[in-house]
Amino acid sequence: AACSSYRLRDALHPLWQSELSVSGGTRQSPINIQWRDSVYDPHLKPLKIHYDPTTCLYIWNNGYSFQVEFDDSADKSVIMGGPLENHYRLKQFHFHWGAINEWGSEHMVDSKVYPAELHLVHWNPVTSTSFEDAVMENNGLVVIGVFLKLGAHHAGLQKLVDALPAVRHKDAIVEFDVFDPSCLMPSCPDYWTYDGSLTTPPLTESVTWIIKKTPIEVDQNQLEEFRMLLFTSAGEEEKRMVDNFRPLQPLMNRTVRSSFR
Ligand SMILES: N/C(=N\S(N)(=O)=O)N1CCCC1
Ligand SMILES: [Zn+2]
Repeated sequence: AACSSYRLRDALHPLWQSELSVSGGTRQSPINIQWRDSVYDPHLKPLKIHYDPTTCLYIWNNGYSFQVEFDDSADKSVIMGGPLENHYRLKQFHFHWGAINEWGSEHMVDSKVYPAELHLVHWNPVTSTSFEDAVMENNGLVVIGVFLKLGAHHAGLQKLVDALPAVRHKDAIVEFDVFDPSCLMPSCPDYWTYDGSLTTPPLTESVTWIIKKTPIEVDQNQLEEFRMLLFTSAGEEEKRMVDNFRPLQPLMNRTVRSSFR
């Protein structure tokens, strides 16, 4: 009963009215990663990331977040290794953030929340013929989560931040020709991995999550630029794009594995 009422409260959250469509989900995301409950798996390999900066296409405001889309018509920007059986193609990356620095990330570590979280979304071209198919496939997707914490200026992120005024309104789009998302990865190889779901509709349980242990640092001005984006289209009453994160979901019968002792 607690869980269903929890989900009902969760389902009424403005961004996820359609939550009730995921009836009886058993592997929903995001979750709170309890470090002491995670299990070191010596069979987990290092994650291998090969992104081709020329596959970057454009940046746009989709009404939930700002998103950078990639050309996924070939195996040019791919990840492999880690918990993965084969390679996955990068489709897009986006962020989730709060109105203030005290919250914003979707996942938490021992209930610690970060001001923002980066998601790099990849799909399995071996078991699916398109991203849209992979969204509905068990383990069709891999999302790498990277926490953002307040600290030093992030030079690589700044190129993205400079483009944000051009995509302030919902459905705005601007060409973004060369960008290597590897610059947004922490140098530490450590990660947790667990089986979960998309955190926005369709909330499908098709995601192998890889959450990097170490956050990247961004400065206050960069976070404030995120918060100047709008959920609303041009001409509508302005609603600032903030708090675009989903509430925590129950772990249920899942174990989080770690790549490190
Ligand atoms: N929610 C999502 N990604 S996320 N937040 O779970 O990484 N997506 C919705 C459609 C495709 C990606
Ligand atoms: Zn996301």
